[in-house]
Amino acid sequence: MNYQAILNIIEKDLVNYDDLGKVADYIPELAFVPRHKFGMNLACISGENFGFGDHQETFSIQSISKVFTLALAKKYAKGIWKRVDVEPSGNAFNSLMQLEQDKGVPRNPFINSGALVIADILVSTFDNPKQVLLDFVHEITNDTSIAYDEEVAASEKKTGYRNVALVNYMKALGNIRNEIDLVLDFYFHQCSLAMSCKQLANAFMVFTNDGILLHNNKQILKENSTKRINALMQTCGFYDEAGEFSFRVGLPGKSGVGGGIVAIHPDKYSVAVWSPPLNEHGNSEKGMRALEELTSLTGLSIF
Ligand SMILES: NC(=O)CC[C@H](N)C(=O)O
Repeated sequence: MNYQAILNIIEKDLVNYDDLGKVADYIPELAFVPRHKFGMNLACISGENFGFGDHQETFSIQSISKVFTLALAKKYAKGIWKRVDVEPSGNAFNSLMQLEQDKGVPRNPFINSGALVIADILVSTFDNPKQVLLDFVHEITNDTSIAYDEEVAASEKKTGYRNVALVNYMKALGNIRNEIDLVLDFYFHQCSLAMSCKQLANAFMVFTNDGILLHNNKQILKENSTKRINALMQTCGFYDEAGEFSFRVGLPGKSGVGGGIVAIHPDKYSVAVWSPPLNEHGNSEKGMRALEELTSLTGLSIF
């Protein structure tokens, strides 16, 4: 398979396509990102790597970080599934209404309420969860240059009213154990992680490769754990658009409001794409198109 040739076609087809999406601005710092940014990187299980455009430029990974924190919680904590469910939400990522219906137990770990519970679990488990998360990301990428973007974290802290509401509501119902400020500080930092498409594609290789790191052959996550996380990415990775993504692209994946999307084909490749304008569901409009084209041109989706 000539992946680079296929990526070149995708770039040519889409680079000048100005979609109708809107760059997220509810986190003020994200509004400064130019809408024309576009990059894509594909990492193969063989160790080869292909890319185009702005694929080596870092951006705010936002909700993509929820996959890393879930992986850490599964590795180090017990009792997660008593506090968060594993069902698709069919609702917006920051829905308050559903949480009330569900009595404070979030539908899944990839919506904000679910990720806040996972953040609470990690705050309970570690003295310095921010450092543990950073060390984990450094280990899976073999790249210690990856860092939090303190300006993005501070920006979201100023305006993250919905997350403040979600965490307070769950605290009232007993599903948050720590001080609210500690949980939010960790959550806003995980979302602020700055990574490039290339770094993300390499990071997600651990989910492609059954929990084994390509660069040193270490089994860092259990195979059973990556199987479950991949299933959740398939059913819950795109909020109320998980069905559409599955239908059009046919891969497990996760999006973020920074305009990034990562998807994996188990045992074959992981791929990351970045284009800031978002559709009405908070997913990158051009990113979804690019991934749809990738699985159509390669014939490699999981279906
Ligand atoms: N979907 C996202 O990427 C949302 C993450 C963002 N930090 C928020 O909580 O609103």
